[in-house]
Amino acid sequence: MGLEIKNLSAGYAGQAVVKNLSFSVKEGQIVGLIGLNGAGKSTTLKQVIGLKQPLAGSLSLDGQTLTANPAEYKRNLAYIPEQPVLYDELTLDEHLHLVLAAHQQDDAAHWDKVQELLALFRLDGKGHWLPQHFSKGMKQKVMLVAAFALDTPLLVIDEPFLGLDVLAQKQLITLMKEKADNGTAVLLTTHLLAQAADYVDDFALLEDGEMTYFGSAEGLATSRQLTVDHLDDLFS
Ligand SMILES: Nc1ncnc2c1ncn2[C@@H]1O[C@H](COP(=O)(O)OP(=O)(O)OP(=O)(O)O)[C@@H](O)[C@H]1O
Repeated sequence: MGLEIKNLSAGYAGQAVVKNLSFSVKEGQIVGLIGLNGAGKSTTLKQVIGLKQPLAGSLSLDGQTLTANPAEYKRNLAYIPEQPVLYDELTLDEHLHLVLAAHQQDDAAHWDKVQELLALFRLDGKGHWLPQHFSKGMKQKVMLVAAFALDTPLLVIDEPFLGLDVLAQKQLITLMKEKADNGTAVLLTTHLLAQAADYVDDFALLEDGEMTYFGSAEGLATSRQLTVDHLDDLFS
């Protein structure tokens, strides 16, 4: 079923900056939410992850609405924020155990996957480290390990590539595709449009808080007389 957004309006102090937004991210689908700075991407993601209640409209995830069942709705999604969020006093392992517990996922059943992801991002052997020992990119990788270790119907990623080295960027794209292949709905924001064309199924384009396009990379490029290779010129 995945994520369904219907007639969503969202904003601040009662003023809508995202207006009448409707689209869905189905099981196994990767959708890239794109737009210029201030277009409303982060505001939309804040609604999707249940940080704020909508001004109007509704969100549902596998049939659960945010309004009717906020706890269940939030447990069903994994979220990778743009800025890593770690607790100063928790070691890497403690953080990962906490994330699994918060999502009510069986710790023992997921720990092998955690180890595999730690090794992939070259964080193995660092389970006892505190956040102060990690570089910015390493902190971002901790967020990736935590989110990809979870089994949730929805994965939400805000600006996934910031601070990641080229190797980690490639690994992240592979992981996103694997998640989608296993039936997870994936919603991400990115400014790297030509790169995203290689792995998203659809783009949702926001302009001044309104969705002006939803569909394939090819369709988006054609609508602006561009080729997919030149999608980064979309806003030129
Ligand atoms: N906390 C806030 N209070 C008031 N207005 C806000 C707040 N956060 C964002 N806005 C406004 O909402 C609009 C949409 O901002 P948003 O952060 O959603 O854009 P964005 O597409 O994520 O941009 P970026 O690419 O820069 O991250 C902008 O006009 C912004 O000024």
